[in-house]
Amino acid sequence: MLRVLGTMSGTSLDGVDVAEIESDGIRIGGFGRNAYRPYDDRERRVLAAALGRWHGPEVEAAASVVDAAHAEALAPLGPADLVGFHGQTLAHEPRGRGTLQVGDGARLARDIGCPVVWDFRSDDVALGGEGAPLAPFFHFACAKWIGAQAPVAFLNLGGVGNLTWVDPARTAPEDEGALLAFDTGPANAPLNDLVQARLGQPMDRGGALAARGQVADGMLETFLADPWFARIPPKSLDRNDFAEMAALVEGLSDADAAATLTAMSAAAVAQGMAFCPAPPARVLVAGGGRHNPVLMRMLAASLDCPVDPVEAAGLDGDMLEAQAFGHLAVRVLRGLPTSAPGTTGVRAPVGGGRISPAHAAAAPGD
Ligand SMILES: Nc1ncnc2c1ncn2[C@@H]1O[C@H](COP(=O)(O)OP(=O)(O)OP(=O)(O)O)[C@@H](O)[C@H]1O
Ligand SMILES: CC(=O)N[C@H]1[C@@H]2OC[C@@H](O2)[C@@H](O)[C@@H]1O[C@H](C)C(=O)O
Repeated sequence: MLRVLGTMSGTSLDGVDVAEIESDGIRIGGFGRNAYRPYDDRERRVLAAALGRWHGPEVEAAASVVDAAHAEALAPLGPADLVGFHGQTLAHEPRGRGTLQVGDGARLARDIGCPVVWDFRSDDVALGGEGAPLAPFFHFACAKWIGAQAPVAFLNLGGVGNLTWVDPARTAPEDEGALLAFDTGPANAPLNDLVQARLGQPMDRGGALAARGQVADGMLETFLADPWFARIPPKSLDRNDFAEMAALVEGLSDADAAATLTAMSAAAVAQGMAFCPAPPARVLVAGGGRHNPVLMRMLAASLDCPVDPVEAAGLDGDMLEAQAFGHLAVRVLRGLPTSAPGTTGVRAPVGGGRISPAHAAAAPGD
């Protein structure tokens, strides 16, 4: 077992999560301390200005912010045997220009004095995969860790939503039929954008605004008519792929618009559940969206099984993604795959990720 620090800087651009995990890449040995290092307003603006870009000064500025914030976030928990550094996704077009997570793992390894695994998604995309989601191989280990006896679904509600269906009866995550994973659709991003634009607030905290509104007639049908929902998984989204949702609710009151966008996120999940090979015994929810009781109520009403925060199974829903990249880092180090046809649509199980040693290798002649 290695003692690993996994990091995640998610699409919401709120900050860097760091989670300590013991893992041999197959089994979880235990969880440890966590840290969170929020981005300040200036940093968030720098990151937001680089979203959707592939190169140029904005991307370089964002990369510097990401590197510095991660070095700061990791310092209190280090040193560790290994760091799994996801970085910040700026652009994601798996069937087009590729996928870009900024942050320089080689530099981070030198700064913090630990080996770093990074750039987890590029190889999967190069082999025809979606490059996301990657947490499913960790969800498989989680299903074993919590002792699940029947299929279980992990739902992450971040800026985007993603669902992993796990059959815990299988031996390994790369086995055929062990996993099915895909992004369900937009989760919190459109709602965040709405309350930011209209009220200057970063989120609909506690679902307070949506709770006062009504879901507008006919809007869910219009939303679900998007070809995305009929597309067979695996499939993945960029944060802004559903930016046109803002226009759909433009004429509504603040509360009705919030209620409608929240209902759309829940409807996207319900729609996605139909792709699961068998109904899961329960849905365990991670990510910030589980703190929104309106969204959780809407989900519970539209799904046919219990919907609980992952805490109900003894996991930490704020840290699951960071833990995932710690676990995946060990898999990369051991040459084990991190994605498979059922998780990203890649042609065959694939590893990926770059490994940077703590100290730069001596140049020839040194
Ligand atoms: N108390 C709360 N009430 C309502 N919504 C909340 C609350 N706390 C968090 N959220 C929502 O969750 C979002 C953050 O979720 P999370 O940290 O899981 O996203 P992320 O990891 O950045 O995204 P992704 O998983 O897509 O990369 C916030 O932007 C907000 O929309
Ligand atoms: C390209 C990218 O960064 N995708 C993220 C994003 O955030 C949620 C969803 O969209 C998921 O596909 C993925 O992250 C999680 C951690 C994953 O790879 O499993």
